[in-house]
Amino acid sequence: MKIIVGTRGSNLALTQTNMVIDIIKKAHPNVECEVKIIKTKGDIIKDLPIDKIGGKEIFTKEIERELLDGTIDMAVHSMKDMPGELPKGLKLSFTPEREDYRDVLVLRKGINSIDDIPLGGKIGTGSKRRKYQILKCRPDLEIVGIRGNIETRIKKIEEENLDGVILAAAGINRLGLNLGERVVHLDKDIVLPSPTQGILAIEIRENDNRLDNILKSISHTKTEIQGKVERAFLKGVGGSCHIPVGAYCEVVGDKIYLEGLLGTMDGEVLIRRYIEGNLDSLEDIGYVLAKDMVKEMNKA
Ligand SMILES: NCc1[nH]cc(CCC(=O)O)c1CC(=O)O
Repeated sequence: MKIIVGTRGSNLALTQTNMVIDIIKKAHPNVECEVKIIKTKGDIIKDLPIDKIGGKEIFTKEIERELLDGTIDMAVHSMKDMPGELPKGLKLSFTPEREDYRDVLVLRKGINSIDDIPLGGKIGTGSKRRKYQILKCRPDLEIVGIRGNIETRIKKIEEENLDGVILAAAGINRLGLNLGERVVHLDKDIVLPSPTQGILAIEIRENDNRLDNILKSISHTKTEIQGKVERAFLKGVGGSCHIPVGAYCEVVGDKIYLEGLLGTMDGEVLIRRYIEGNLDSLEDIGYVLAKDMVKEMNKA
């Protein structure tokens, strides 16, 4: 059997795709995989903030078109870049273990912690979720909008004379970047991550049972649960790139604990709420917390 795997062309996207192919091949040595790089709108328009180009679909639409057309069989994405709703005819299949879910500060050489950043220091991020949360902890900082792939954003520390940038730990770890002391992990109590940060999404055609069965062997149960709950939260808030949205789900035995973050476009309101549930109500938990928080925001 041969699987044609679609992916964006960034270093991170290719690394993630090859990781998934390696896991598949270990479990199914007879399966042959071919990688097809697909450019998305988000890759082509490089100089605009994401929320000026469109929603999350700017990184997925062209790839999903090829899945539906049958020119590829499977796509590997970062789950956090996926819109809440998938096009008709496609679904997410099983997923391997989550990487570190946290955000990190990559700091300029010589700065070793968030408290070390000079008063009024400059931090780069294009994410409202990251911006308003870091400002809660250090209101004096100046947040500079930046875009580009991970390597580009790290280079901007020198190029744009920043004190640091905020990135996902998962991207840095998967790329194997060795930034040593320059990386400070941000506890989720300070910066709640994006829903499903660090989780991979493997998208296939809804009726492709054969591929679904192959992917079952790479499944990581706790990650599947976290992905379902956090994506339900994203769907519940109508997740866009225009407002700050965060979520993290912890699984302990048959209990799940979900924290959510939601704010207004201008960051004036930023609320963080919590819900507990059981394994038999995964999507409900995410949805209920999201709807309660949206209601509360509309009253504020
Ligand atoms: N928005 C881009 C993006 N999409 C996925 C990751 C990292 C990997 C992941 O979170 O799974 C990143 C980089 C970042 O946010 O720093």
